[in-house]
Amino acid sequence: MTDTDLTLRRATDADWPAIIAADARAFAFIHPLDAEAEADIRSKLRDSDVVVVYDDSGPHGSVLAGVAMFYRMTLTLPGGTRADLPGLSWVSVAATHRRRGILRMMITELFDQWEREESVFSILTASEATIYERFGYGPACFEQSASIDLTKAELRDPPPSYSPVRFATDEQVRELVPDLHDRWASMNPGAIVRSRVWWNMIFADREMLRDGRSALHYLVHPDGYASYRINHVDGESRAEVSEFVAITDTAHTDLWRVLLGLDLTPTVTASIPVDDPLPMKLTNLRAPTVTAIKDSMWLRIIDIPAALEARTYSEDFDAVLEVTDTFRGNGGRFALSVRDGQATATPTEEPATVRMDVSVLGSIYLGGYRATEFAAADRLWAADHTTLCDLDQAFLTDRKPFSGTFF
Ligand SMILES: CC(=O)SCCNC(=O)CCNC(=O)[C@H](O)C(C)(C)COP(=O)(O)OP(=O)(O)OC[C@H]1O[C@@H](n2cnc3c(N)ncnc32)[C@H](O)[C@@H]1OP(=O)(O)O
Repeated sequence: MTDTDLTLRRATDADWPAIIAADARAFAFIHPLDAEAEADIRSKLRDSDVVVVYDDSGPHGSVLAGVAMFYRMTLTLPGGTRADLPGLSWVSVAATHRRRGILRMMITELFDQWEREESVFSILTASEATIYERFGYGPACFEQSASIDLTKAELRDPPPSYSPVRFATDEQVRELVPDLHDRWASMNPGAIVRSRVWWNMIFADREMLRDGRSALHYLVHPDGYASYRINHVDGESRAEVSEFVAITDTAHTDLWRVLLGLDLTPTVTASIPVDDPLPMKLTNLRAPTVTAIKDSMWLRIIDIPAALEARTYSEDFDAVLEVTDTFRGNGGRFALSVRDGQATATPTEEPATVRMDVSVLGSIYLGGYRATEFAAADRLWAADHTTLCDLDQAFLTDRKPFSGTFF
């Protein structure tokens, strides 16, 4: 196979059976996605946002060697601005064609498009942590998997005489949950805002995606909701929280009070923000065990000055940021000046006072990592300690970013 045997183009309707079969193999599914799951994915994107690569060199005719696609998504930035951006997804290269540059070829094609469309950012959820840094993505949002032993979990606050939490009917869920999520997404950096087509897919709660577990149960509160499934593991029932969305501290406590009271399910599992206050609300901080901390979303800054100006900051700050971008050459030196939370960023020839790779900028941008952590790892340089501390303070966010949507 040579490069000339490879044809890269946009997908058409006729490509989808091959795409579904290829992704099932690449992502090690036992069964390929069924017709409903395929329709759900296709309802969220256009075929012109799907790249396919065919190899015409083999003895059996043209075969699909690679596929990559992106959703047009919206993300909340620190300060509340919502940014429209491409979310890269369903990337796969056939096991017969790996490590020959097909992923690089597809990503280059998509970045050409995103730059033409003046995208400032791109995001993804990564199958492996070693693939995407070379393309300028940095891990930006994290979540912790918690397993809570209900025999030990007791809230410090005594039960109130009244709680507004209720199990919701399907109709109530469709009416209430999207607005609650939208209110929550406005307040949380890193939150992915959901359009109607995403909700349609979530509410469909397809049998295939349940993986042998129950349908979703929804608890609603005027300021939040939680959804969970029941699973049977080793003869024991377990409640697996699918989503937990609380707009106020009271809603957080009220919803957890119900989940912690699911008497016949001794364990509740949930993916929660790394700074979630739940352990501090319990009498026994060992009731939740953190079983994993995972990178949940990666951020790629494509247009550095536009990105720097799009978020708000915690402190006034001046620096010359030198950012390297080996994949796209969009780096350079930028005079960053922050006053009253707002930044201006302009190209400059002045000497750098801070240097980092674009992937590191992606990691500190939403507040998921601190600048001081990358400096300690020798991956961010600052001219002196004061500059580093000022940078660190300026990029701090009130809460850790949480994306809340896997794609
Ligand atoms: C956003 C998402 O969709 S995440 C899902 C990604 N897909 C999967 O994990 C499915 C299974 N895996 C695959 O399909 C393939 O192995 C892919 C897509 C990860 C890689 O495709 P390939 O065509 O083999 O990658 P390609 O040859 O273009 O490699 C590009 C670079 O990435 C590196 N790379 C590729 N795969 C990996 C990996 N799994 N781990 C570390 N580095 C990798 C290559 O070494 C190469 O590095 P270089 O250009 O800096 O020298």
